[in-house]
Amino acid sequence: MSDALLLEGIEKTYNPGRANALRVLGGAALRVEKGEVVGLVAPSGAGKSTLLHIAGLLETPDAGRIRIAGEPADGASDRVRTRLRRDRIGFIYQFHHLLPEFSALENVVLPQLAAGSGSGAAEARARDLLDRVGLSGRLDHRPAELSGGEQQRVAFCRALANAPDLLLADEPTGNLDPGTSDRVFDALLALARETGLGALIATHNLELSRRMDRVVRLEDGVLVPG
Ligand SMILES: Nc1ncnc2c1ncn2[C@@H]1O[C@H](COP(=O)(O)OP(=O)(O)OP(=O)(O)O)[C@@H](O)[C@H]1O
Repeated sequence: MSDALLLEGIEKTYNPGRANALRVLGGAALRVEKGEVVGLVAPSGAGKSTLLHIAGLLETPDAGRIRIAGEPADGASDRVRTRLRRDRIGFIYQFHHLLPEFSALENVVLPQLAAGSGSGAAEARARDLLDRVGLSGRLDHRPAELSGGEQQRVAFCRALANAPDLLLADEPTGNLDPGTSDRVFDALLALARETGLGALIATHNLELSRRMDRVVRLEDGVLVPG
């Protein structure tokens, strides 16, 4: 069975060869199995966003191997990387970038239509996901009519809309109270168990990281057990 994510020997230096060269990753390695939820802990500036962007094929490392759901992504063409991002990876960023003109339901339906799903199936899946995070009563609200935490939950559902193999998230429960945060995390764990979704979740929340299957720490450019 292939892993959701495999990173080997990932290196990244910003401004190489210049006086202000900064080596952020120096051989980082990580395996996220299917159905596994892994926490990523790092002090500010350690390179957490850089690592998430590299794993999400948004940034290219200087060296190293990347596999997404078993498929090699390092050195792959732009077309292949775009397909992997669209079909295999779900992202949750700190800023949600929901589509402001569309309702919560539409924000979760639209990525599925773009990926070729029929509208009936797409709406059913969106309703199920939004229900899992307690938003059944907000389906018709636009982002501006939702609280910050509600927007974050819509972004969570949108990231999972196309049933990705890998979820990459940066503080996905940052704006949520402990009860709601638990509920969103329960939904994530249930989806991981049900569908084999693998997740890499950056967080400073100790309570949350205790509930992960495993935690890794980014330290001096490499990943060590947390
Ligand atoms: N494009 C860039 N050019 C030069 N340096 C950069 C660039 N992007 C990030 N850096 C530097 O690389 C280091 C790692 O940045 P990164 O954004 O990955 O950190 P982070 O761990 O996500 O931090 P935070 O938790 O504060 O968001 C930082 O010191 C940052 O200043």
